[in-house]
Amino acid sequence: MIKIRNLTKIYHSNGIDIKALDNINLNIEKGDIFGIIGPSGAGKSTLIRCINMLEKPTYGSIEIDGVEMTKLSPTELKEMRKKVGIIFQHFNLLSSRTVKGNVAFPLEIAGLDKKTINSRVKELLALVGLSNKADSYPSQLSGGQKQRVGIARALANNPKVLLCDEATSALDPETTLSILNLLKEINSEFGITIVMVTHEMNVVKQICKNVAVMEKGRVVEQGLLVEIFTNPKSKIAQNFLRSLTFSELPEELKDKINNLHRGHLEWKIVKINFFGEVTAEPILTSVIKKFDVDINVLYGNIDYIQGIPYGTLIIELRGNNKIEGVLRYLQELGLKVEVIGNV
Ligand SMILES: Nc1ncnc2c1ncn2[C@@H]1O[C@H](COP(=O)(O)OP(=O)(O)OP(=O)(O)O)[C@@H](O)[C@H]1O
Repeated sequence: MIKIRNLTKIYHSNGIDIKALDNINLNIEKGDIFGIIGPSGAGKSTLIRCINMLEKPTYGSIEIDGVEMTKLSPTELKEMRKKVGIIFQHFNLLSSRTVKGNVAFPLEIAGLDKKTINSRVKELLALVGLSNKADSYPSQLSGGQKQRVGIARALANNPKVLLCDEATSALDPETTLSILNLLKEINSEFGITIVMVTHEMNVVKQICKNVAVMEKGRVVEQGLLVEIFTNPKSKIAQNFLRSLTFSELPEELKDKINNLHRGHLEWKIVKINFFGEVTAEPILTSVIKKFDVDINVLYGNIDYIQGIPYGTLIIELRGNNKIEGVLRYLQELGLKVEVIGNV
């Protein structure tokens, strides 16, 4: 659906060249919800804005549905942009127009007649749940409602692709969830390919199937979200995941463990990450029985990525000469095991 090849964008600012995108290559499949993540300044917004040519690439190609975007004439680009809707973090609504006026805007530009516009606007407002706000002005709406108007406006010309640039970053968690649910609905009902830039791991976790991780203008890792979540290879993906999975023992817990009397036993603090239908409890029971070791659970949590459970468990493991065997056994069961302390 979207093929990006050798995409490079250099900004010239005050006599300095800034390479915002450095040789990006990506394939985004039709019907995907594709996330672009990375720290501030990584080039995410530049990339998404190059996809619909809001930013002109310095080199490289962007093909959408077989059409090479970089070679289009202004008239062809205007036509092609109807196929690529975009929503923004700060909504970018026209404050002097009502909700229905905002949604009608791209249809007016497309030259549709009044009757067609009215019925399409009605349909779109019903889709985003704002039929009762048609005559309100943006200033009278909440953030979530404003983004719903943004979505309705972006969908007006029946696009095949919807680009979302930090679309939920200005919203509270509950409103974010409702917007993500709306985007999922749009994706599954109309088969629209969604590309979303975000720095919020929680957003990615809830909605994206595939992701690209960016750093300093480059894509450092890409693939299925579940694979990147379970086995992040790049430092940046690992750092991102720290915001979701527990990785360091809190100082309070370290102190507590330090103060425990532990005789002459060998002991370690072990972090276990599991993914899928593996439950921690029977595993721990079987470790205790099989190896005759003591286990003290220090921390545990389970969360879900698109309905698949994943979790982190931090245990204190005690047992003379048996710990290496336990770690091997856990790894053989497919768990990701990491010794994080000998406090
Ligand atoms: N119009 C511009 N002129 C000059 N430099 C720019 C311009 N837009 C972006 N940049 C630079 O390009 C780099 C990438 O910026 P970009 O906004 O794409 O990053 P980002 O990953 O979206 O960051 P954030 O998450 O903070 O929005 C940064 O170094 C930024 O300063």
